[in-house]
Amino acid sequence: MPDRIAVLGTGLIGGSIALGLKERTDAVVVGYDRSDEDLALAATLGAVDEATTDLAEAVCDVDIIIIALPVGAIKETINRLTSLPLKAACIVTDVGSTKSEIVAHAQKLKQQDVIFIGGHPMAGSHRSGMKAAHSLLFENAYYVLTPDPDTSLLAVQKLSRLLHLATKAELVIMDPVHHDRVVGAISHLPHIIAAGLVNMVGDYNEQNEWFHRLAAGGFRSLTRIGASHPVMWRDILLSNREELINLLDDWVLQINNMRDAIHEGDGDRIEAFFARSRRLRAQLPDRKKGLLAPVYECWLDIPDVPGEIARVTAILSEQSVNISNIEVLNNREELPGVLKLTYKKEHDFKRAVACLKEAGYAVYADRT
Ligand SMILES: NC(=O)C1=CN([C@@H]2O[C@H](COP(=O)(O)OP(=O)(O)OC[C@H]3O[C@@H](n4cnc5c(N)ncnc54)[C@H](O)[C@@H]3O)[C@@H](O)[C@H]2O)C=CC1
Ligand SMILES: O=C(O)C(=O)Cc1ccc(O)cc1
Repeated sequence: MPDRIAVLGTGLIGGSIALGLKERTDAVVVGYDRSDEDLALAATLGAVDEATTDLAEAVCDVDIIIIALPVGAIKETINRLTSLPLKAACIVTDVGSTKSEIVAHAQKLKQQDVIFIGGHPMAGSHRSGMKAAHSLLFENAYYVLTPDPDTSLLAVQKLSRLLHLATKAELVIMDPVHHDRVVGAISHLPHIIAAGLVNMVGDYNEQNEWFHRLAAGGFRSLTRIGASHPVMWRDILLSNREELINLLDDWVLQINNMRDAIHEGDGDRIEAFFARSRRLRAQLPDRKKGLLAPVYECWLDIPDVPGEIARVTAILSEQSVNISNIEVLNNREELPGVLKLTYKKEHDFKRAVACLKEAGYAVYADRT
């Protein structure tokens, strides 16, 4: 008998999990959301078999409940679930970006015969809603589960297997406090920094619009996540309050250290700061293949004359280089160059860079 699964919140994350469940498992998926628009799109895209804006109807007689709402709404929904009749041994999980507060809050579900296992898929986007959902959003990403020490191993196994099938993510088990410290540093703090920088430059730009006009690759790539959903991030920051206060204190020390070095004209300290950062960044583990797979990219300046793109592709095909994508950039705001070439394989990328340089092109190369 296939599992009946309620996905509460058919936005980016709930929608992506629901799409994966329908593509890769035989589960019957019931979608719940307050937005009729997201529900309708989820049904049209085949992410859900049934759709409702009624929570009681959504969770009636289901084997698994996946709560994919903003963190504040996850807590409210847990409260509401305590007064609804749920199927015995139903597994309830969430996808919230913080874990300690949610896991503590979910203890109240233990009064019923249900099993709560906190969860957090470690991939996503600054975009929101079902329109941005994708069944491979989490492929090869980590997906953290934070079961209590007394949670049934069978339930953890059942949920892990299902989520692995649905998302193609790698499931890992972690203590919620440890999760919040790590994720606070590598996700929550960077979102604050990105948004703060965008707001600061926005203030300057109000006086002088050259600030936005000149904003190029570095500013744009560093601040992409500054475009994330305000309600979602309000909830995350308030939920991971203690860790974030410590992390922000450490961040202020880092920034003050650089401020002092610049003030004192201490070139050695500045150089050491960037040398360490360059070394550490190179040591970040490779992201594996997936929707967010690493790709090899290069950009080249090409004159705006007919036949130039054909010339580039001819050079590459002579060298048997496989290009996975070719894109003409309309402006230079992303990176310096007008033709962007993408390769899946490192050897194609290396050969392309070498032969295009040999052919006299200015080639800018990096790996994403
Ligand atoms: N966006 C991301 O990259 C990631 C987000 N998360 C977590 O996933 C959760 C969901 O985030 P997204 O899917 O990105 O958000 P989203 O905004 O794309 O989707 C949330 C959905 O919940 C619905 N909703 C909001 N409040 C509701 C309420 N009170 N009752 C009923 N429906 C309600 C909205 O209509 C929307 O369809 C959040 O807790 C977030 O922290 C986890 C990993 C990555
Ligand atoms: O867009 C990005 O790069 C993200 O960082 C997405 C993201 C947002 C919140 C999470 O809890 C996990 C991942």
